[in-house]
Amino acid sequence: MEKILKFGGTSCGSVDSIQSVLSVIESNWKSTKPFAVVFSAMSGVTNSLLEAGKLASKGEVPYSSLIETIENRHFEVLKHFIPLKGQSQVIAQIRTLVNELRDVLKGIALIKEISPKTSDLLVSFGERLSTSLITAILKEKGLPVLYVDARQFIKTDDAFGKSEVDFVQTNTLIQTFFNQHTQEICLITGFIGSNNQGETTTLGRGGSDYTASILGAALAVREIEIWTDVDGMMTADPRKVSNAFTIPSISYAEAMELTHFGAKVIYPPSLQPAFAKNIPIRVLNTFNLAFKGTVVSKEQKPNPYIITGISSIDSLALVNLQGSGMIGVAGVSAKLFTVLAREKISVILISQASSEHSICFAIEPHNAIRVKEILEAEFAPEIAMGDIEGIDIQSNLSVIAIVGEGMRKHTGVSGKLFSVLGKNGINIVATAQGSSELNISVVIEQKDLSKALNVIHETFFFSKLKTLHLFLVGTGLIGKTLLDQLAGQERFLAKYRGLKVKLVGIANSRQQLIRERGIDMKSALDLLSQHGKAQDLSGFTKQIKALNLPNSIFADCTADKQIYTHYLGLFKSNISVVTPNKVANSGPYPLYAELHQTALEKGVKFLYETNVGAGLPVINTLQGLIASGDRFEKIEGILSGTLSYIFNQFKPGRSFADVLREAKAKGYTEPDPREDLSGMDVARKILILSREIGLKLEFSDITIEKIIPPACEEAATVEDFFKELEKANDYFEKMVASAAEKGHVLRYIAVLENQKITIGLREIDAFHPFYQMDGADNVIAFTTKRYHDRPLVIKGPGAGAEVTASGVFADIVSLGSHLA
Ligand SMILES: NC(=O)C1=CN([C@@H]2O[C@H](COP(=O)(O)OP(=O)(O)OC[C@H]3O[C@@H](n4cnc5c(N)ncnc54)[C@H](O)[C@@H]3O)[C@@H](O)[C@H]2O)C=CC1
Ligand SMILES: N[C@@H](CC=O)C(=O)O
Ligand code: NA
Repeated sequence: MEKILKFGGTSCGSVDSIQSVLSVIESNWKSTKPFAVVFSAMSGVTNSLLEAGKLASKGEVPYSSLIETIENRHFEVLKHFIPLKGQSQVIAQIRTLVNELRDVLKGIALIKEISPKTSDLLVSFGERLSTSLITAILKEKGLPVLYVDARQFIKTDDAFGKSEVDFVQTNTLIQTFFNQHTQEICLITGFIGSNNQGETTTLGRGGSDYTASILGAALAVREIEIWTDVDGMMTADPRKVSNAFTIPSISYAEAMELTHFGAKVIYPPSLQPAFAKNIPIRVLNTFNLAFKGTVVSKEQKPNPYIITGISSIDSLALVNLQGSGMIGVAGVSAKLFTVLAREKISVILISQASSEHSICFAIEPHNAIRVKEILEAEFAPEIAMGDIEGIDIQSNLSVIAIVGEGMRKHTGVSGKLFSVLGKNGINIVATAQGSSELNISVVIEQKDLSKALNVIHETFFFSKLKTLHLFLVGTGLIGKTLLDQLAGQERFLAKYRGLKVKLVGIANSRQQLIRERGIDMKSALDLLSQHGKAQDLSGFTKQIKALNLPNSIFADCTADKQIYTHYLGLFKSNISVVTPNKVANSGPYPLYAELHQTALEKGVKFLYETNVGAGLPVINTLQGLIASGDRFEKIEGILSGTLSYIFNQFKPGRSFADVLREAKAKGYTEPDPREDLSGMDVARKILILSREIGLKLEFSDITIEKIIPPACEEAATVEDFFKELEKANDYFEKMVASAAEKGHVLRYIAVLENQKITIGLREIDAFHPFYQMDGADNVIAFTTKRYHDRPLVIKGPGAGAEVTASGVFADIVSLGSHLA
């Protein structure tokens, strides 16, 4: 025999799927002879039969409608595939089986009892019906098929419900049977067998796979094909990890590990007979015939990844037994696990530190209360003596296991695993690694499961492309430019930085929109205005936290004065913040300190390079100097792009208000230009720099010399402000003319020296390093211990949409490298 094929319930479940089954069998008939095929019951039929049995045992009649449904499903397939003239014969065959089934149920209803033995007989009709039907269809197509009831050769003991196979008898019977049937394609009922009295038995979980495996082993076939409804075994559960992909080749041991943790595609214990004979098993998809599937075999083919797959158990409880009396005392774990075995409690994972001070193990959550009671009773003496502190149970946990033979050859796998979880703020409650190094398991909180699976998958399988989840607030000048830049650089980021920035949320002062599947950046503003809900920042940030996406970034591109109140909560939820908004960093010092401290503690980033000098590398340079141990003596600079522009452009004869209007139109000013002209914006920037070098200064420590007359300062609206400026043109003209007479220029300069900040308009001569300025240039000079005789000077455009957005962009990219 060349091959055994097995089709599961979904493959036999509908007209469409059966169409595929037929084509697989037909193409094998042309290419691979000889082969045999095992079938499960149509999907859902076994459960319906059990349900009907339960109803019948209570004497309830509705079971007959369940049977009618089962019958009709078979008829529907039959009528589709068998031409009218051949139908009556097959209908009669199906009816005979269904009548037999009805008799069994009638018997159950009469005695109002269903034994495991009757139950096995009852469910056997599922496989018998599906196999009979497909045999009839293929016969009609002219293939030499033979319906084979597996009860004639799969011999078992009497443990109804999950019988043990008698391999000596079974193997001989199989070999004899197939020696006599070399010309036909045998179509075999899965799942069922019989005992020595000829009574029907069933093989338990994974039963039809087991049938295929027993047959394959007995006949020493070249390969077993398990046809199911998914693309083989995948690197992770595709419902949780959308990037999961099929594993082409996997070892038996890996398959065991992966499926233990919930990957339901195959149930490896049922494939044991084939494993023992080194027969490869190919998992294929009836609904995707072109797909090559997964081969499970003794040795895995070379795998380009360090791990083979990730699996998880959604819900478990962790039991912790702890106490000083456990140290060095032999027998505590022996006693513990003996009790658990006696009570038939399955232990999913065990972890004990070498201090022996505590031992913890994971169980299914529904066992938690019982386990606590049992252990408290069992260890009552130790608890009374204080040797054991008590039995502590932690619920709402999940376990994730990374599995792969490749881990043995690699160092740093667990480091990588823990580091990616840490960077995403996922707390590891417990860990376990077997000494086979085939599996590393981590227990985490259930709420983090999906996030953890995705970041782990990304790290081990897609290290080439890391997804950053972006939530952008503010779609004005900077926010919109940032979106344009991100959209334009998408390809570059993917190719050269391994980054994908996925916009998941967007908001402005009117509306907000969150879409987990992503928002197209090019049409984001239209989508926001068409589909956005009314703006509510608390709701927005709450939703971001609830989504709990890996590598989440909150980009605040507003000038809002209150928005920073959300930062702390975001940091606490492990979400990084990137912002050009200066308000948070120039607010009250204790709040500033709390924000920075929290970000540090949570391992998230708070990036704000554009707070000073827009895209100029001011903050990063300063931080680099501080980190390397330099000491700051003086910071001096022109920090306002707007004021720089004004004093570069304004000449007697021009309107000062018009020059400001130009600066606004060029995107240099704050949304409210009074902030620039009042010196407020510069004060914020120099205060931020002072804090960066470690000074605990407040706004009140700054001396600001005003440049605009009080009437302008006091204007209630931006419009009034411009009106007042018009009136004050003389004042500005005089100021500039008086400097010009001396060959001087006016510069608005901020100085931080001796822990004091002063900001004011200065007349400077042509020898001053700040004399030569153009456009919206900023200049910042750092005098430090190292840059003592000649300061380190950073100069260039310090305001404007493009340069600012690109600074925010750079922060996002640097966050990407940090997370990678
Ligand atoms: N223009 C420049 O050269 C530079 C600007 N910045 C800073 O960039 C930030 C943004 O500036 P622009 O884009 O010019 O401002 P803008 O006024 O053009 O846009 C602000 C955006 O924020 C939104 N917004 C305001 N309050 C909000 C709230 N509570 N919730 C949600 N959305 C809200 C508005 O709807 C608007 O979409 C400011 O903090 C500014 O100081 C920083 C460096 C340079
Ligand atoms: N309005 C600001 C913009 C940068 O922070 C300026 O004029 O410098
Ligand atoms: Na900067």
